[in-house]
Parts: sequence; C-alpha cells; structure tokens
Amino acid sequence: MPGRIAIDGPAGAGKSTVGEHLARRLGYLYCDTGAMYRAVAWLALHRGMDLNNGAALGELAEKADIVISKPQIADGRQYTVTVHGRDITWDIRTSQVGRAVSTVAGHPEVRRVLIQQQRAIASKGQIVMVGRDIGSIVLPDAELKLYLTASLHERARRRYAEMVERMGEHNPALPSFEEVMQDVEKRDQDDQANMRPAPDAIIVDTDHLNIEQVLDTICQYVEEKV
Ligand SMILES: Nc1ncnc2c1ncn2[C@@H]1O[C@H](COP(=O)(O)OP(=O)(O)O)[C@@H](O)[C@H]1O
Ligand SMILES: Nc1ccn([C@@H]2O[C@H](COP(=O)(O)OP(=O)(O)O)[C@@H](O)[C@H]2O)c(=O)n1
Repeated sequence: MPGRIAIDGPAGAGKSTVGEHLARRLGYLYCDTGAMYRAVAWLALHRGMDLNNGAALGELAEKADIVISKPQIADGRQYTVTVHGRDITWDIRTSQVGRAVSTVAGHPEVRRVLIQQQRAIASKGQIVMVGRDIGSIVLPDAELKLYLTASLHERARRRYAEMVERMGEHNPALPSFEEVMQDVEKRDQDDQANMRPAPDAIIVDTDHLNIEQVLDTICQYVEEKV
C-alpha cells in the first residue's frame, strides 16, 4: 500500500471529501492542509493584522497554538480546529476567511512554517494529505499523487450546494450562486503561484463523476501500487 497519498487540486474539486473517505477506508490518518492556512488567516483577521506583512504572519503561524483533532461534535465537521483553545472549526469556513486565505498563504514566511509542520505530521506514517502543493513541495516522495479537478462552474455549484445545506436556503447571509462562483474564480487566480500539480501526479477530472465514482477511481490507483 502507498504509505503517503497526496491529493491536490483547486477549491471545490472534492479533495477534502474524497481524502477523508479514502483515509477512513484505508485506516490512514487524514490531514487537510487548507484548514491550517485558514486557521492562520482567521487568527490574523481576528487580531486585525496587516495581511500584507509576511514576516508578522510567519511569526503568527509559528507561535499560534492551532490544533486539528478528531471531531468531538457530530455537526457534519470532518475535524475540530482550535486556536488557543477556542473552537474555530466553522469560523474558518466563512467567505471572509475564504477571501483572505490566499493572501496569507501567499507569504513564503507562512508557507515555510506550515510546510514544516505538515512534514512533521506526515512523518508519523500512513497518511492522506490534501492541499495545493502536497505532491510537489510538501511530500515530493509521496508514493501516490493525485490531482483532482473539475470545471469552475461545477466546483462553484458544489460549493454553493454545500452552503445552502449548511446555512439554509432562506438564510439572508447566504451569498448568491454568482458571488460564490466569483469567489472560487478569484481564489483560483490568487492561488496560481502556489498551486503546483506534481509532474508525476495522476489527474482525475471529476466533472462527470459522483463522489463514489471518484473514490472507486482512486482506489484502483491505490491497488495498482500494492
Ligand atoms: N465528485 C463530486 N460530485 C459531486 N459533489 C462533490 C464531488 N466531490 C465533492 N463534492 C461536494 O462538493 C463540495 C466541495 O467538496 P470538497 O471536498 O470540500 O472540495 P475541496 O476540498 O477540493 O475544496 C462538498 O460539498 C462535496 O460534498
Ligand atoms: N497546501 C495548501 C493548502 C491550502 N492553501 C491555501 O489555503 C486556501 C484554503 O484551502 P482549502 O483547501 O481549505 O480550500 P478549499 O479548496 O477547500 O476551498 C487555498 O485557497 C490556498 O490559498 C495553500 O496555499 N496550500
């Protein structure tokens, strides 16, 4: 079995959903690196920091007590995220954090700290790690590398459906589909510099595949590695 499985791809491609299912099927640890960048972005916003100050944000990432652990509450969460003991699991999913996270993640000082932490997590053994640069930068020696993708429209459709489900159709805070699509497109652009599909990654176009089909496709690649 491949010990380390890297799953990269743009927002809404299905990395977290598929990554978690796959990890559970294989009995592997699951690590969503996006949550780490989101937690730092949330903390920076919470403290009213200048999002363009890479040195200060790098220091924040280094000193922040961010803990990602198994979910203790059954409210649809994949994991619990705390910062200095405060539960921010859902706070890191807001549009405000979504709009700030690429700027925060764009600073080399922040990436250096989080990449080091991600490698330490992966060194513990069998893991499914999802993000943007896992196969290329974080774990270039990963035994299996996948790059999930889908059209912008499909990824925005999934994100919007997820928000309707979570917030309720009539919630005044629910953004429109067009706004969600603009946010996804903007994040694609902002993430371009740090979005590095590994040259040896297997590309899985999920546009016309449901979650089960994506999982089955990936499981075939896992079996080929056995
Ligand atoms: N192949 C798929 N078909 C339909 N919906 C999907 C598929 N993959 C994921 N989803 C749904 O799309 C949303 C975004 O998926 P997610 O795993 O959060 O993407 P990512 O982690 O790549 O941003 C979730 O609500 C998820 O249930
Ligand atoms: N390995 C990673 C993971 C996330 N990120 C950044 O963190 C943001 C949030 O990642 P995410 O995986 O939670 O985003 P979604 O794809 O789930 O919307 C991305 O848009 C990137 O800016 C990164 O730079 N490198």
